[in-house]
Amino acid sequence: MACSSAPHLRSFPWTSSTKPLCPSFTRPNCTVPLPFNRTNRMLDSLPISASLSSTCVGESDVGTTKNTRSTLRELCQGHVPDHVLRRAEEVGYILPTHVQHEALPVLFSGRDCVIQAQTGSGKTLAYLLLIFSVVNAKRSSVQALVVVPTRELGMQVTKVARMLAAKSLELESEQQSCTVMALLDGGTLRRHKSWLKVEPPAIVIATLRSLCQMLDKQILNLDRMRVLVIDEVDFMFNSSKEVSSLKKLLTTYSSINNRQTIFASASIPQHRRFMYDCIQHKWTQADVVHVHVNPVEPMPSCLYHRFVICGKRERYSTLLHLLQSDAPQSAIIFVGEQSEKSKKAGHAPPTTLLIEFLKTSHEGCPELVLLEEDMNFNQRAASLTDVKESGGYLLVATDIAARGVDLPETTHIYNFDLPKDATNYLHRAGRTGRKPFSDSKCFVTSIITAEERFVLQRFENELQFQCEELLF
Ligand SMILES: Nc1ncnc2c1ncn2[C@@H]1O[C@H](COP(=O)(O)OP(=O)(O)OP(=O)(O)O)[C@@H](O)[C@H]1O
Repeated sequence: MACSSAPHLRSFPWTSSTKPLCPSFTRPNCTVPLPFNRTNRMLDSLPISASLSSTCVGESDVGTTKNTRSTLRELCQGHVPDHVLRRAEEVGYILPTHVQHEALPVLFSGRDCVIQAQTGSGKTLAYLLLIFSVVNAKRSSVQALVVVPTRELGMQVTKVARMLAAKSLELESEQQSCTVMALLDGGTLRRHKSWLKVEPPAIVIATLRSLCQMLDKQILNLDRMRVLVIDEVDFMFNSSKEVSSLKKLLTTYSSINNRQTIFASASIPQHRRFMYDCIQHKWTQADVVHVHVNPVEPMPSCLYHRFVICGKRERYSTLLHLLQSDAPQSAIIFVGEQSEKSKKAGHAPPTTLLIEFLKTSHEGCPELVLLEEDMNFNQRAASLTDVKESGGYLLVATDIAARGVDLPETTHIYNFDLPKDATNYLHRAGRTGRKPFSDSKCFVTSIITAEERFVLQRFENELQFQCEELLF
């Protein structure tokens, strides 16, 4: 079969190789080649059983299990140690969210799993409960590894893991709690090296760069690893800096035969193709399960999407007007990254300009906080602490805050600049509506020029939501 479809295949985030996946790319346990001249979308629309030996749960169950759900304890009983379940209850995790209800039985069955569910739906707790069901606190070896794209997300996952591992108020004397290490960019890895050598922690939460440093120097050993989680998997495969290390981690540093592999994200573009690649490249076992919750509604239903059209020069005053009329207690304003050209010309970053503007023009403004890539790790950590400790905030951020960051008090998102694609829109919007059992409305408002209307329309089509125009 001719490889004329190679340009299509190159665009898959999952296969960074420019080498086309040629006719030898056949179904597992099957010699019939896949139709290579199909478009990516057509491959996505294949019935999953036709292209994979994996299975998919969740899609047909949408909305049917919400009211008849067992408690988190009932779901986890016999798998997760009692002291962990007590801790979960102490911090308020009583009922499972929809994705936890769908994913936990699959996870406990030991099968590899791709978890795809809306932002803020509780994927983190789902995979952490699996981890606690598997690790043995008495064993001194790394038994579970969670890989995350950013330090901020790593700190958040570590916090939840440590909260579950902490001594339960009721069972204090009996339990042995397991150790959780955060191996994140920007940390002082010297201390971690001696920790890893003397007494390896049971659970490691790592960014890829720091992890690979330890693996390359053979300070960290994954021979006893039983669970590997890759969070925000589509982002990780899409990052040209990370993808080769990620593939090495999945196939060279560890093997699917010794571990259970979990991938999680709210967005997995061309998910059927991804599942296919998982099997072909041996990132997962062939019977990997796709838990896909709410596929027809990729964003939480409590989000209310709006847009305002204005000229480029009126964007500041439009934002000010919106802030004054909405009066949000806690909001995130997303600003595009500064172009290299603008940096070279010595211009101030757009985030700084906006903060300066709001400081001088917005009376009664909640605490103004900045979060962007160019800040050092300590400044970034300080910003997030400020936000969490304040009674209300306006966080001005670049897309560094768009993935995984959990600030449940956020009720309003403003796209001062439009995100670059629909996936980014979904993750920015998903920084609000993060209280799983609340129906309160949250608002996502994009400030656009008339020419940008069609871009937003494209996002609406792709993500199946409706955006209402605000007229001032
Ligand atoms: N069972 C539960 N009961 C109550 N709250 C929960 C439960 N599970 C998770 N949460 C809360 O829901 C919020 C979102 O959870 P989490 O960060 O895991 O979402 P996520 O699905 O990973 O989102 P994203 O895709 O944006 O990273 C958190 O504040 C978490 O504490």
